[in-house]
Amino acid sequence: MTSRLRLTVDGPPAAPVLVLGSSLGTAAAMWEPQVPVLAQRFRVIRYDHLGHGGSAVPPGPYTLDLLGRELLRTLDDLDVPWVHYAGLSLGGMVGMWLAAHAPDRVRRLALLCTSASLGPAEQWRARAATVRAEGLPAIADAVVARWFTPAFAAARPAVVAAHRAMLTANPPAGYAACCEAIVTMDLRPDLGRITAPTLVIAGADDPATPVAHAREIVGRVPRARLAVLDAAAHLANVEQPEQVCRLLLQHVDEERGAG
Ligand SMILES: O=C(O)CC1=CCC(=O)O1
Repeated sequence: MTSRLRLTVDGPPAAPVLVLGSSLGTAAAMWEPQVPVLAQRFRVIRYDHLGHGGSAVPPGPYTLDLLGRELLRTLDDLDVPWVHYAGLSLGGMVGMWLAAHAPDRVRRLALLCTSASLGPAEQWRARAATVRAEGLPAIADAVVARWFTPAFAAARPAVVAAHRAMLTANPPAGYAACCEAIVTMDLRPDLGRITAPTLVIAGADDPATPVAHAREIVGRVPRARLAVLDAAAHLANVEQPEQVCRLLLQHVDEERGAG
């Protein structure tokens, strides 16, 4: 079966695979600050979630199980036996699902600005309903305000505008269906089954998935450690690109050191 996910692939074909999962409302381009560096060492495979970017938009609501199985099927199609995985927010949720349900497929896991359970459910249902009725511009200002700190937004308005455009370019039905996946998501009981060494990165100023959510993941995943980035809101990889690259490379290099 051909994958329903749009893939963006960079780096040497024979290098170890690093999969990057993006946040709700973004697409592969979210990872542009990291790809030039990471693709020197890895076969970097970025995917757009179902309902996002250039991926298929099957009818919603979606579940984390659906999003995770879609990625797993894609890795099967590509004949990739194992990967390193880094995901931010919704991308991190899929990463937790994958590492818990297919532990032999994930060697090193990095979870950025994410949560294992993200309420209140009513808020996500309301967001999905608004987007279905009025489109993504209706929620864009509020969402983008959580993506960047005020200082970054003031200093880099073009970056903020580009990410806002990425958000509003998504199909409303697909975005809403992914909001509904968050409504029903509770990965907390699964976290104890993750065997991959896990780096959890939080933005100190992230109002969407606060540091406490990262601490909860670290408390439940057996081999996890936490890094908190100062001056970073939700899209911490955009706001602190070098630090995120350094942390990801260090995390994977620990495996090489362990032999
Ligand atoms: O869109 C938000 O408010 C923040 C968010 C939650 C999951 C995700 O990927 O982004």
